[in-house]
Amino acid sequence: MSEKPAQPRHPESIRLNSSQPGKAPPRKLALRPYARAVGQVLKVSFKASPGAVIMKVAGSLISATLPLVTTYFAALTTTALAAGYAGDSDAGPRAILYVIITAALGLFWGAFSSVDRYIQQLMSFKVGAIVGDMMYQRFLALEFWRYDDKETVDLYDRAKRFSDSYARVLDRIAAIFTQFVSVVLAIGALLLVSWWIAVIVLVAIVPSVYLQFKLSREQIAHWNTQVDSRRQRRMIEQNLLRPQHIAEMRLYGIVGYLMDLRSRLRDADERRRLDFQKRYIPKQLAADSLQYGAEVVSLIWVVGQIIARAQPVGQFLYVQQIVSRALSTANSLVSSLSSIDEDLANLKDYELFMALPVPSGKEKPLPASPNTVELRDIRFSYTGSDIEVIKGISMTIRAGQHIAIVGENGAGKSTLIRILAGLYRPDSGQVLLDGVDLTTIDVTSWHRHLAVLSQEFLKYEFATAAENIYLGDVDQPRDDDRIRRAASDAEAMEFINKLPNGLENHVSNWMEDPRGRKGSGLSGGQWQRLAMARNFYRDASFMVMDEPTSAIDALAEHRIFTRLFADRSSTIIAISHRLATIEKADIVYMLEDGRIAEQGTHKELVALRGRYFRMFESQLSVDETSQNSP
Ligand SMILES: Nc1ncnc2c1ncn2[C@@H]1O[C@H](COP(=O)(O)OP(=O)(O)OP(=O)(O)O)[C@@H](O)[C@H]1O
Repeated sequence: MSEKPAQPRHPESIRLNSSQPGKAPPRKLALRPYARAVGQVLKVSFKASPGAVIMKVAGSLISATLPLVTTYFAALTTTALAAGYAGDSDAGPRAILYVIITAALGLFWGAFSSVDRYIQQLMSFKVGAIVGDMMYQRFLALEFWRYDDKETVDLYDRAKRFSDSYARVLDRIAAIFTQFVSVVLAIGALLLVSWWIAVIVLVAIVPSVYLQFKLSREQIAHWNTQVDSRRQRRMIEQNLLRPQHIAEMRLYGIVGYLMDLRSRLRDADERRRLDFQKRYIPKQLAADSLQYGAEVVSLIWVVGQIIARAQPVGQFLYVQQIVSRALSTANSLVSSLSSIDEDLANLKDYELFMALPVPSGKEKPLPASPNTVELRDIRFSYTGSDIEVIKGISMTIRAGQHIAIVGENGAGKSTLIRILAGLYRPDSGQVLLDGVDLTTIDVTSWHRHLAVLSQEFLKYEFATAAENIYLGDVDQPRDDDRIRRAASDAEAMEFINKLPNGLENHVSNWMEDPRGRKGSGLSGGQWQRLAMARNFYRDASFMVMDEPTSAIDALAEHRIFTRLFADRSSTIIAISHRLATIEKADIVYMLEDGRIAEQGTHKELVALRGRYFRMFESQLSVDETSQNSP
């Protein structure tokens, strides 16, 4: 098992995940995978919106060609004007015709651009939504152990980066296509004038392309070494921005400390990025000079040609425009290529992530709620750890039985519940539902009979009080009578009635309903009652409650559990540290270090005067302690 770092005593002792150059080799995309990645992006986009992709290609071609055509007509206009100036009487109408053609082209481009902008936005939205949704679905369907697995989470981070920027990647691909066609057309147009001018321009472009690629590769390598440090920063930011955390952070006076930690992580990351850029400045200047040199040589050549009357006057404008267009578009092409280089490298991670196996859903569903649930010699250790946290536990739970699981922190109680719920698979041993191994059953059909209220219950802050309860059983239409009943059973109705809008009240200060009614924040115990109401609303035959009353006052807890345990229609498995809950159970299992240390009724275990007795001695009544004293 990877050891956790020791608890920091001194500010400096928190380990910053600093950059580790050379930790991960730079991931390179050679030409073929690059093209394949582009093809992949286009395929998904075409599936999402074929019309929009066609429009995008047409738009790219038009925007690559139109400036050249316009330049051509501008050059013809200049030549015609020079001829008119020299006395050619036909040149004037020709120049006017060229001007009108140029204006018409501009008008066409304006109209096309308006429609194109709308279509592009539509397509960005559609493909972005599809790719984002697929990513969410895959993440939420993964086998449960993967959420503990660092490699899966690292892969997810990188894949998410790609999916978040998908729409942008698509725009960049379209821009690259336009820029590429523009450069090719510009070089082609120069070839028509002079082949060696075309070659000079082409040669001047190459160093700049090379430098940009090198820079982007270094930045990708840097990005890959920074995954942990960025995650650390994100976690700090999440702590800093949650209102629930602010009270503790202020009281402990650690806001400034955490801000400083965050700044150090951010600055280390950014500083290295900027360093790369700085190192490239002299090389980039040299590459730029080469480009300017090529432009000057071309212009001197064409001036010489015009003076020698070997070329028409308009040719100066033509060559000047085309050369500068070829160079500037090539530069844009290079920066577009390098900016999607990293995104496309992440596509690989996206594909790997999307290929992670998820449960097939082909297992057979449970025909009905089981009469017995048997845990048979379960052993389990968490992913990446060789410490066994469950060491051969067996127990049988019969429908209608009320069970309590107790034990010290870390004894394995919550882990056992997760195994029973089919979230984790045991390393050995079986969970048997009416004798059938849970691994052969569609686990979602088991979940329909389970209501699990976990220690880390969810607070649906976006929703109203009623919705928080309804989320316990969304497969059925919302039933407000059931919601009220569940809220009453959890003793939540009293505080809900005091909210300005009762059940329809939002339960976060940050929310407001469409009629402008503001939400109200809840206390810890009120949130827990709401979560318990959600658990009751589910109306499942197996009710699992992992320390469900830690924030609820003792009297309310006593009333809730007396009611709950009086009802034999559902099976109850309660994990608790409170005797008031435990003593009502038919059988108590005392866990210690992943094993069942003792089992029996509360009375039997007290009489045993063993571990259970010692653990709860301070909570036992005087009668119980004295009756059993030797
Ligand atoms: N996601 C996890 N990854 C690795 N180890 C874990 C994970 N969750 C729990 N453990 C380890 O498994 C052991 C049992 O934890 P578990 O949460 O089941 O204990 P528990 O009896 O429910 O404790 P508590 O009373 O504090 O809730 C502990 O040693 C804990 O460190």
